[in-house]
Amino acid sequence: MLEIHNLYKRYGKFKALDGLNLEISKGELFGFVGPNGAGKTTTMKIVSGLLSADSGEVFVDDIDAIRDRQALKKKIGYMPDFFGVYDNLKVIEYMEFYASIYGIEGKEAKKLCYDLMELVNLSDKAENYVDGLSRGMKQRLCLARSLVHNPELLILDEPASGLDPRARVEMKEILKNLSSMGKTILISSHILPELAEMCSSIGIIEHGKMVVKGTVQEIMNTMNSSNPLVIKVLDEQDLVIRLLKENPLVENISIKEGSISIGFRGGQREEAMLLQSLIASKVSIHSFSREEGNLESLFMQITEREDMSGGAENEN
Ligand SMILES: Nc1ncnc2c1ncn2[C@@H]1O[C@H](COP(=O)(O)OP(=O)(O)OP(=O)(O)O)[C@@H](O)[C@H]1O
Repeated sequence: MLEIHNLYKRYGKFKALDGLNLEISKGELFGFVGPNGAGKTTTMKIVSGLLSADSGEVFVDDIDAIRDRQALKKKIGYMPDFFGVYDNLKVIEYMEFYASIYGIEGKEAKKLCYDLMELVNLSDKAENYVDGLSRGMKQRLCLARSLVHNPELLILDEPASGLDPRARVEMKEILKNLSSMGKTILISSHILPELAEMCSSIGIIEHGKMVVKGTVQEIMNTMNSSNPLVIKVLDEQDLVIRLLKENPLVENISIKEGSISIGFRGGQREEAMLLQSLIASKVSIHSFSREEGNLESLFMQITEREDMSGGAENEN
């Protein structure tokens, strides 16, 4: 549905996008995560046809998004991270105004607008002034506005930012609902756990490059493979330590809270072999597993790793 190849964008000398690649399949709810300044908004604006790229390709289905912006507009609904709403309009007037931009007028417009307001839980606010809405309601109104032309691909830039926990949950439910209706959704955030539970896949962007992409579980598995292996034995701890010292894949050994924690260079197969050898030595193993990271530490790990390998510098 969406394909981005080698996308580059500079602001003056500053490299905001540095050869970004991304593919999203139809119907996916894709979480686009990265720290502040990573290049999320820049990418989303280019995909939505609001900003020019220096080079690279963007395709939405078979539409060349960089060269055919007219065709692109029909396919895409864009919700910016910062939006102005017309405070002196009522909610229904605001919606009808946007419908009219797409040539939808009269009864058809009214029906469409009420349907969309229902979708974002704003039906009972139709006659309220936009000015008096809470931030969460304004955010949902903006989402409804981006849906008036029934776009296939939704690009939502931090739709949950600045919302209280209840409003965030409400927004998430609406997005899940839109996803189950078959929309393809690209949603950005700088908070990984916030996206993890609802997104089918996640991509982490840092310094204008995609650094990791996959399902949350795939990303966790990859990252966890560099975490310590923790072995808890019921007795014979000294024997286990001696056996571990003989294993060339064991890098370091420490005792933590009654468990043996080791740096282990092997993958799953080597882990299984190590476990087998311990059992063959008649050691009573209580547990044997990689330490699991949480999403927050995972995000820090990935972005810190990128920092150390030297990403694009802000040359301004
Ligand atoms: N118009 C501009 N002129 C100069 N620099 C810009 C401009 N727009 C963005 N930048 C810079 O480009 C980098 C990427 O910005 P972008 O807004 O795409 O990041 P982001 O990942 O969306 O960040 P945030 O989470 O803070 O919204 C940042 O360092 C930003 O300061």
